[in-house]
Amino acid sequence: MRFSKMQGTGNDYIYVNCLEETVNEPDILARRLSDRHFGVGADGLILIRPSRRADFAMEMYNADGSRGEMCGNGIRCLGKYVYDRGLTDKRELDIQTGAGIRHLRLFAGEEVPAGGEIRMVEVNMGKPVLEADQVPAISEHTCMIREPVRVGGVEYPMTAISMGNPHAVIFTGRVRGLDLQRLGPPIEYHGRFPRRVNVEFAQVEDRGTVRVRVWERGSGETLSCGTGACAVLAAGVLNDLTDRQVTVKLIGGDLLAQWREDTGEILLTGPAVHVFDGEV
Ligand SMILES: N[C@H](CCC[C@H](N)C(=O)O)C(=O)O
Repeated sequence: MRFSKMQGTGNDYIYVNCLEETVNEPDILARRLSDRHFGVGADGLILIRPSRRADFAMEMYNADGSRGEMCGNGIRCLGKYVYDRGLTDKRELDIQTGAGIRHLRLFAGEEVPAGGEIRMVEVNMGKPVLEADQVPAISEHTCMIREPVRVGGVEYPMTAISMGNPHAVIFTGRVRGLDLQRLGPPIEYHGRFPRRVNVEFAQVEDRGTVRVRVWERGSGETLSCGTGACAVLAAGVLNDLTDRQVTVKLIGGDLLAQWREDTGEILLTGPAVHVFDGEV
């Protein structure tokens, strides 16, 4: 089976083109190939499938084999993949995901000769969902905005937001030095989140810049999370800590997120990089 390794700000995935390959048990394959010692090594597996309702469909699995409804870094690389390999000549694409259809705009950038590779992609990530029961999160309030949640005897004020997948955003003074291996799992598996949760620790540097570290549902700490960056933006605005356009500084690189007033949708822009092709 042929695969491609791609990454967006260090959030790396194995891509299989299911228009040409057959994958029978994707959850088992995701676990095996994501292993960074016994497999290829990645934050998960992304299958590219045909779609009747869109140009292509993205089926995403975390490193533990669980499904992710949406993947912001992953979908940018999928857009690059299908364009660079001639599966489409369109630079604006609709992609069917587990969270609905998402619209991409592909850029080569001035520095790349015309017809060159795609380097940057803008994704319309849709509208953030704030109703707690749709995240889903269990809360006595309609929305979980900076609500203290007890974890290991300590209360963490969390803002729960869905970008199609569940996120808990915790604003903190300093993200560097946080022990995510210790803090991540008890929040990911906390009873307040029936479908588990992705956890973002966010340090507001100014109203246009947030430094973020992420513990991802199903993958552990990753170098970046696209849906997480959008959840941090929405939480920053809701808590009046940021403006509606922010640079999200993650370990793996920077993402630009903008929450549009007119449509209520969040636009996410960032790099998409091909690393290598291989066979298993
Ligand atoms: N771990 C996430 C899926 C991947 C999201 C992230 N890698 C992104 O770029 O949005 C989940 O289980 O919902």
